[in-house]
Amino acid sequence: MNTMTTTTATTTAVLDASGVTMRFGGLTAVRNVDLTVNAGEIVGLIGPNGAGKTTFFNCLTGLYIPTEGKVSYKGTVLPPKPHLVTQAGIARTFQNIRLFSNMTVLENVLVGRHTRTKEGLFSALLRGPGFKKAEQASHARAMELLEFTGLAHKAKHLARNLPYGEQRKLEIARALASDPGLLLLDEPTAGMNPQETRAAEELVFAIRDMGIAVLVIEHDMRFIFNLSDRVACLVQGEKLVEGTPQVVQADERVVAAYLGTPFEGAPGAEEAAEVQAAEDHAAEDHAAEDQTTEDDADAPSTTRTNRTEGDTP
Ligand SMILES: Nc1ncnc2c1ncn2[C@@H]1O[C@H](COP(=O)(O)OP(=O)(O)OP(=O)(O)O)[C@@H](O)[C@H]1O
Repeated sequence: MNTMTTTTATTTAVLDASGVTMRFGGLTAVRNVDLTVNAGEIVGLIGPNGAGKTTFFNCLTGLYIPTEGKVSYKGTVLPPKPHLVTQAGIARTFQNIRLFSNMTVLENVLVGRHTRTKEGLFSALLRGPGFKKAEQASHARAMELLEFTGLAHKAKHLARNLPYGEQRKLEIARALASDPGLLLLDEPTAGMNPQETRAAEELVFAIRDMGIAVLVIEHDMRFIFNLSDRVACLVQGEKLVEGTPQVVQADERVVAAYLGTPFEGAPGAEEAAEVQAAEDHAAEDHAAEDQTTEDDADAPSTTRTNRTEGDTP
């Protein structure tokens, strides 16, 4: 794999998300996020836990219907239906690996090809010449992808028997089987050792070199800053910063967001201040009530007896 190939980023937008907002009841998980991924680019999406990264991915891939905003792929607005999004050319992997564990490695990749096979149910049942040809082509493509991801020698193994790092690679191979123009990776190195992480980095570069743009969510900062042409940082559902890895790394607000240090103008800071003020107010009221109770308790017992007697019907 050639990791030295220079980026051939053009200004052609593969993905264009604009004003994406996702609310769950009273919680705004993603707020008015714009993000573009251009052809030939690797874009990183970072942010502390709960920042809204996966929710944003789910909005891009049709798993969630955004409360507001729209998502376009190569200039066409996507319908919020996962199979139509895949058909259009966006593939993804999941934070929690979702393989068919009792199927073989090869079968898992073949499942990923179904959006690209035109043969219908009858053709499959009759196993006519058209079906056999399509089946052979799918098989050849799946094996090619297993070669590409370094899993060809495990084609007949059950997916559940693969080590963790290889299961993540298999998820990528399956996503590539739909011949995407954009690949979304949700924490591809989670649970990997440093050696596997380096191999994953090489793999992502190779995918980009195949002409597939990549948007990747990751907590491993070294991985993301090494890999990405551009990085966007989400904090409390809002895009805080976007720029080159150098710009984002040097931004004090990003560091503060990760450390949980409050800073002026931080997303959610106003709401947090309101909540804090309400809590302080409630605490003051409580303290005042407690003081009144204490005063009552300190009062002479005769007064209490008299009042109780007087109050009792
Ligand atoms: N289906 C849902 N219903 C209600 N709230 C949700 C739902 N999905 C996510 N959330 C909430 O939205 C917020 C953002 O979650 P999300 O998983 O997108 O964050 P994240 O940045 O991917 O976090 P992590 O890095 O920990 O995976 C969280 O407060 C989460 O609890």
